[in-house]
Amino acid sequence: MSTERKRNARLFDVDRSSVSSEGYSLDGKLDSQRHSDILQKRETLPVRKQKNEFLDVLKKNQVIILVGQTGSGKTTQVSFEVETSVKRPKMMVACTQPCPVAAVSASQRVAEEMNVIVGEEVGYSICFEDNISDKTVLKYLTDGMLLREAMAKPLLEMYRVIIIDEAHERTLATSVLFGYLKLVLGMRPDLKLVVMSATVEAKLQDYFDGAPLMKIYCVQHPVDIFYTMKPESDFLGATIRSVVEIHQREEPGDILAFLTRQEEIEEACHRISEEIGKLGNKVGPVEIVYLHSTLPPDMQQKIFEPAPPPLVEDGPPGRKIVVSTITAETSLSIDRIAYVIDPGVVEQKFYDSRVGVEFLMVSPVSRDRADMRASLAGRTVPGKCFRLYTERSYNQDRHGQTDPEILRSNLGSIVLILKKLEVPDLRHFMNLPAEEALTRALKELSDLGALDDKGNLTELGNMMSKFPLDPQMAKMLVVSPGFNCSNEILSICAMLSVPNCFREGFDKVKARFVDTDGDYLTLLNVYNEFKRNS
Ligand SMILES: Nc1ncnc2c1ncn2[C@@H]1O[C@H](COP(=O)(O)OP(=O)(O)OP(=O)(O)O)[C@@H](O)[C@H]1O
Repeated sequence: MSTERKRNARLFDVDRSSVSSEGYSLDGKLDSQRHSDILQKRETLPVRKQKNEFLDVLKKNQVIILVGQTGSGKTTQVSFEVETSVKRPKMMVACTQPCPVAAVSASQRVAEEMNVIVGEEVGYSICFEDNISDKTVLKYLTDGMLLREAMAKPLLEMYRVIIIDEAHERTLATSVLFGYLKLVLGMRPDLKLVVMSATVEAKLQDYFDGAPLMKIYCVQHPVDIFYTMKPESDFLGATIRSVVEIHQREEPGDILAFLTRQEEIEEACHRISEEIGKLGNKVGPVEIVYLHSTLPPDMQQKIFEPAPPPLVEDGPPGRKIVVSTITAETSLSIDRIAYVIDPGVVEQKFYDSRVGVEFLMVSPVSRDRADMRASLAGRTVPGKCFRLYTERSYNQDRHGQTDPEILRSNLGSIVLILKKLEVPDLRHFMNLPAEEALTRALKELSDLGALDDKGNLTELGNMMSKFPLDPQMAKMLVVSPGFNCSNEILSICAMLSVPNCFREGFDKVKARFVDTDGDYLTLLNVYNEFKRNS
């Protein structure tokens, strides 16, 4: 076993025991009772009822668009069914996720359902961590990782089926993949593509030449929506107060509160715990968990655990309180949420084309997003959604749709990737914004020396395309004197590629990539990978 595999095996041992040692035998597999509970629950998922219809449509078509509410079982069931039905020896099924936490969680769940160990038949691949083996037939990976794989193997010949999940999130990598996969499908008639979304994607149907769209029928429980009387300026404080009030006053049921970024979530959890602590035995016990897109695997499973039982028989009921970034909107579905708190804001990337700078900004959520958040309160039980903004703000100030990330990004890095993928006609790429933005990006890359006079990638551009960074930063990294050997430089590279890296600071990010023995194991893997590809 390679050092990397050992490290991951250790990760998962820790992961499982930290959840509960109950339900697992010594070989890491599930005991039969727990396994049968999991299988029983799985049979109740809406997707299961339409399994045969889905497989039939897939058999007859190269592309299929599957639409189903969050939690209907798309991620965990469809990939599994596809894997068992579309057989081609030595080829895998890939299922993309918009963030690492979703890829790891899905692989964990499906491995549990199949009663196998993560990293064997079912594995995952996220930035700086591969947990797969020769046995892997089903791989969950971030959409960014699939793009990187395409750069090394343009026809993606290791896959027989590719599933693009959470298409409605319109991440940058997913938008680029749509355009790219359309080309690959033309060259590989044996490849099948399943696009999964929580909302109807008529545009996608057109884009994939009228591919069939199949809907999964789900029961949605009623959700009562409440607004504040006047706008809340301190949304963090208002969220904390709302959680505490719900816990004191409302009927049993778990709470999901949205906030914008990791440190805000950590602060909120801390303050909620303090406030509820002050109430003593007058209220039931709480389990407060937080969730963001890069949460380490050993903390992820907590969000799926049931609420704690009352402290004494007939005492006030316990509650689980999840405080999350947009990750809980659709990437992970949590059961038994009865109360959603929506402060009406989201942190998003924006690009200022006049100064050529990308930045993160907290901005009002779109109506689509607000409705998605509210619907989560009624997924498994009837619920309530508390919007910390006024009804007027919902009706008048908020746009209907969330803009795709590709319209809010510096096109330079996308063009670099598309050039590396040898995409012939950039102007006909799906969702690419105005011609002017594309021309500006091409000029920037040529000024940086990444493109030659004919618009082809130079050697420098080729190196730059390997880093998921703004082109200026990629160039800075590639031309930096210590680039080819120093661990420190690799740490910086890791830091630049990890979401939240600037806010977390260098040491904290570096620590994430250091093994318990103090080695830069993962970074060295990145370095080796880089050397292999260059
Ligand atoms: N790691 C996990 N542990 C426990 N339960 C899980 C896990 N992952 C998923 N589930 C449960 O499995 C069910 C189906 O989830 P799944 O992610 O397949 O739905 P989905 O339709 O893909 O939703 P989404 O669009 O949110 O991904 C849900 O009830 C969810 O809570």
